[in-house]
Amino acid sequence: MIKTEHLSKAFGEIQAVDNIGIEITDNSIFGLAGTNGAGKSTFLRLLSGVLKPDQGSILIDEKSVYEQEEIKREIFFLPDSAYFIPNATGKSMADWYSAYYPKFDKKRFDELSKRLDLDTKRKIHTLSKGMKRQVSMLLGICAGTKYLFCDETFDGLDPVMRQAAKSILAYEVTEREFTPVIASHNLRELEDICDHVGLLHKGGVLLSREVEDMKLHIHKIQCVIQNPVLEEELLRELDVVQHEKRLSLMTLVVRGEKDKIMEIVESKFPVFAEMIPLTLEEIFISETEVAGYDIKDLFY
Ligand SMILES: Nc1ncnc2c1ncn2[C@@H]1O[C@H](COP(=O)(O)OP(=O)(O)OP(=O)(O)O)[C@@H](O)[C@H]1O
Repeated sequence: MIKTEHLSKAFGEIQAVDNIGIEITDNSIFGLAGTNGAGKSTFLRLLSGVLKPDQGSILIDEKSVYEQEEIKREIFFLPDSAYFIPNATGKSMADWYSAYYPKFDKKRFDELSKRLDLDTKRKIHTLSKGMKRQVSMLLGICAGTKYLFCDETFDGLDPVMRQAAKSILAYEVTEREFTPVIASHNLRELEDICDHVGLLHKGGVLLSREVEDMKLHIHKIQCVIQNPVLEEELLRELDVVQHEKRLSLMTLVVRGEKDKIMEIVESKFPVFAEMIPLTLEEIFISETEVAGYDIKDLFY
């Protein structure tokens, strides 16, 4: 488990990480969202033991991480721009990392590289940006560490690769002790993969929630109600976060329990009504409104 308390780091006048207290439970996929400059990279570098905190503590499996080799061998950090030895191939990088990470699984590296159609004998500097990201992601996954910290790792991948990467990560989480933390400035990159999402803003945590838990309490409905009086009633009776109407089709984002919401909708005799899945972005819009922020100002 990762636990930080009052974690702070400044660069001169800039407070990059400001009093972060967060818990990341084992075998969950933790998404770290935030705009450019929110402090995501600094936070991950602190977690990896690359930077020393000015204040506060970081405990990983109850051990302090800064300058502690034993726990660092359980951490693989994928920075925004990955480091490769000059002239290295995927295979030679796998050999290189095996020397430091005793649980590095070369067989799995070969297997996953084949699956993603990556030639591990090719010089990495000749690969495209997205392919380089794939190689570094596979190196990180196959290192066999308990923790993998990814800084914008998914952002350069095409949609097919992103899905493949997500399914590989999800598989690893179910198969072994593995806790990835994925930072992204784009909530859509974290969609469908994270169990828990923390939102960073100006170095602090604006909110941190279980995705499933949030989904239980907020829903999206599309419906057509022909009677304008009943439509007005519906908007009054529901706890509406957002609503829009196109021709006769109303789309509502509503707080509350699913069954109760549908009961109210049905009482207005809709011609058509159905629940549709909410995006992470829509959930966060409603959650941050409660905290007095407008996420649209943060992400657009
Ligand atoms: N080495 C450094 N020296 C000075 N300032 C820094 C340094 N590293 C980060 N900062 C500053 O700290 C703040 C947080 O930066 P950080 O890179 O952690 O944000 P981020 O959320 O990862 O942003 P991005 O999404 O753009 O990568 C920024 O204002 C940045 O300019």
